[in-house]
Amino acid sequence: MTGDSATVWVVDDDRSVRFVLATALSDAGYVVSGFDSADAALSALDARPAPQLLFTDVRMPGEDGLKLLERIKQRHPELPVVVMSAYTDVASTAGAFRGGAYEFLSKPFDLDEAVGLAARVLGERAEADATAAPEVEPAGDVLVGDSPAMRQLFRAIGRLAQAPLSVLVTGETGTGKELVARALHRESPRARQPFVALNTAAIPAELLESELFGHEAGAFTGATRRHIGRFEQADGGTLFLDEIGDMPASLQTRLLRVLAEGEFFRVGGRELIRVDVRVIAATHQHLEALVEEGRFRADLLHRLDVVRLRLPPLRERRSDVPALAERFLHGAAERFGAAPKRFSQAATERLLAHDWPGNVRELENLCWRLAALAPADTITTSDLDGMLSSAREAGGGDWDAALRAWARDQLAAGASDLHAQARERFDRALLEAALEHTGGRRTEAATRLGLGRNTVTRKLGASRRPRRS
Ligand SMILES: Nc1ncnc2c1ncn2[C@@H]1O[C@H](COP(=O)(O)OP(=O)(O)OP(=O)(O)O)[C@@H](O)[C@H]1O
Repeated sequence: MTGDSATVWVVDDDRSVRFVLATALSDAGYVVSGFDSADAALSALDARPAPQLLFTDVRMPGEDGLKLLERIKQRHPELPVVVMSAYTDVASTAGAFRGGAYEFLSKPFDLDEAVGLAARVLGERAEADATAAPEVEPAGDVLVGDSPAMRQLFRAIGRLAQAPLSVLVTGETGTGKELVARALHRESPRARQPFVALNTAAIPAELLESELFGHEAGAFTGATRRHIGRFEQADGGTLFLDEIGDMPASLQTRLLRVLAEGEFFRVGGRELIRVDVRVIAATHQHLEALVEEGRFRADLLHRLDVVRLRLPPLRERRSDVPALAERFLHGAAERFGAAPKRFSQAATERLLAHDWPGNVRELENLCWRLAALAPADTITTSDLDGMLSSAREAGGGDWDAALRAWARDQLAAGASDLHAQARERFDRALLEAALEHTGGRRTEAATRLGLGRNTVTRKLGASRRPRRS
């Protein structure tokens, strides 16, 4: 395979279907993510680049697969979606194709058929891409930044890309560590080989070893086929290990040995596998402190940390905020097929003053929400009200504790109309979340909240009017 492996998403509430299909697809060399509901897949679509192919079940708790298909087609009309269902009646299949499905798979299906289908779809895409006029690089892959800190980083990436050294990328969550790893790969002599990413924290500890090193059929209960691990998938290319600080101790030992020797056995295997992989690790944690606490091996840290790239938090490079915001608003506009919105001068100043506890990811999510929700082409400060998180909100989901703290502060400050104020904010938070979720459709947002459409319209008016003055 040349270049980055294609990404495929599998949406099915049935864990076993998800597992076998994801395993078969990743054995075939694709980078696969699984989701147990339409909602989970849609939130992921908001937060990360879209996959090249998506498989979805039809009947799932919450929104069904056809609804998911409809929403995907609104946002990513070009993304091929394969609909899978045990209910192969005309209504289901016709519904799927009418909704823009690329193909319909009847359950139970043959795994080889599913993998063959993926290869066909992705092969067609690759051909189409190769003959198409060159496009600007997708927003997701370009590192934006002109601050002194980012310029220094770009120089370091340019230099480091050429040498096959291990790199440790550190920085708070959402600062762009994965993007830096991709840039190091893209600029390196390995660029035509695979870039394979694995988030150590996202995989259950008991599956991590086989995810990294693969397993043979029969290695453990449930291992019905040979599975090629990420190390082998990345052979000749780059392996990005995200959240390395979360790696369990036993695996740290094994990883250290593999890095030292360049060879390993698959789980349950007897054949010694040799690979040539450049490892880039990332963490938002302070690894030296973990070493002191005995939670991270010092020798592994030294092996990964041949060169360290520190990504500054966004609040330390505020001058990058306007260019990043513009980039994200353009990206969103392109996806929605609309003209890009822009921030008013005052709104830009608000963005510059914000501390961005969620860093670039927070800014990106904000821009996407505003691209969908802000009523006019120019985004004003009132559109931003309630949208910029405080460090406390970003950190935890305990909203009634936050509410109590807010009430105490207000009372201490002598406020007297607390209930009205709190209700206004409560309504606005629910409404905005629901409208965001439904892509701005009010009737549906009302249904999901259990409110009448008129109530929603009234509340929207009530919550927007005072802020718009
Ligand atoms: N300099 C940048 N220019 C453009 N986009 C960026 C930049 N930095 C981050 N992003 C975008 O912000 C989002 C978060 O970046 P990324 O996933 O690389 O962060 P991270 O540091 O790896 O986060 P985490 O630690 O949570 O995994 C991504 O969508 C990425 O495309």
